[in-house]
Amino acid sequence: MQGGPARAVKSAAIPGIKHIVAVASGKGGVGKSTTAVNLAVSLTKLGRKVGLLDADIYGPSVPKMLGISGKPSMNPEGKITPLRNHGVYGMSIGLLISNPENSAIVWRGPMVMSALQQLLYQVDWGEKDFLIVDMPPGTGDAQLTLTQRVPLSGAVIVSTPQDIALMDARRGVNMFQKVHVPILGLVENMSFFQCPNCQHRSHIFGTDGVQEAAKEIGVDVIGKVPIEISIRKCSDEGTPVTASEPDSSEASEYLRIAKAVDQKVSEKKTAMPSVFMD
Ligand SMILES: Nc1ncnc2c1ncn2[C@@H]1O[C@H](COP(=O)(O)OP(=O)(O)OP(=O)(O)O)[C@@H](O)[C@H]1O
Repeated sequence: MQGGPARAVKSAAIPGIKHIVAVASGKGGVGKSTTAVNLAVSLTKLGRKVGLLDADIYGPSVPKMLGISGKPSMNPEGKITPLRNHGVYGMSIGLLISNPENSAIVWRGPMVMSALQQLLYQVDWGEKDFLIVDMPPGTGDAQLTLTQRVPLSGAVIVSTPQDIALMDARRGVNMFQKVHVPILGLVENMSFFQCPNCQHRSHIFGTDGVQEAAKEIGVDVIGKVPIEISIRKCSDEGTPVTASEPDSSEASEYLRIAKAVDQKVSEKKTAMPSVFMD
């Protein structure tokens, strides 16, 4: 137990969902949503049933990246039906509000939490092996509350190799450790650029920074994703690279990440906690 007096925060399980996995980053723009979407699609390739919740209230990008749009319908019980594409059932705050870029940014903590509670418990997720949660970037109050309120099986931290990003990534790791959520691993995004002509690898943001930090913090690096035009282009078009170019080296790296996540959540030590202490 860390950080002062103990306070038990109950987090209710979501019926039908075996594992909830957060994809988080210490700061914005490092490729968290890209990782979340491609991880979700890759898990379906392993035969898992997967939902994807866009909890990035400040910049919901899952609808665009997963290629889902339109107002979701309600089932007879009054629950929201997620939208399916590329084998993944997705839901986002971006699908429920008319102008997400302009409205969500001014929301206060309690409003954010109530919107997220709705996305978690008022959506008809059905039977799923995984619910991947694309977290809001950073380690502020909204993020901390989310880690306490959602019964997470574990978290994946996304970082670029830049020092500054690493410092932020450490903060992200600390936040989950504080509430006893296991870190399933670190994904080094934009790890290197491979020249399409000569295949030379340039480590634009430096080398081995993430590896060293991961060792220091005691978490595994479960994937190194290159900076690659196809990753950005496919995301922009709503056809994640794992769905549109499944035989590419990028897709196989995401599959490696998915396998690590799948394996780690089934290990006993990462069993879903029902009570967190802070
Ligand atoms: N490995 C990569 N190669 C090329 N482009 C990438 C890669 N990863 C992410 N991008 C691009 O970088 C931009 C930011 O990525 P993304 O939206 O996933 O980041 P984020 O951390 O979720 O950002 P935010 O903080 O806004 O939620 C997007 O245009 C995305 O397509």
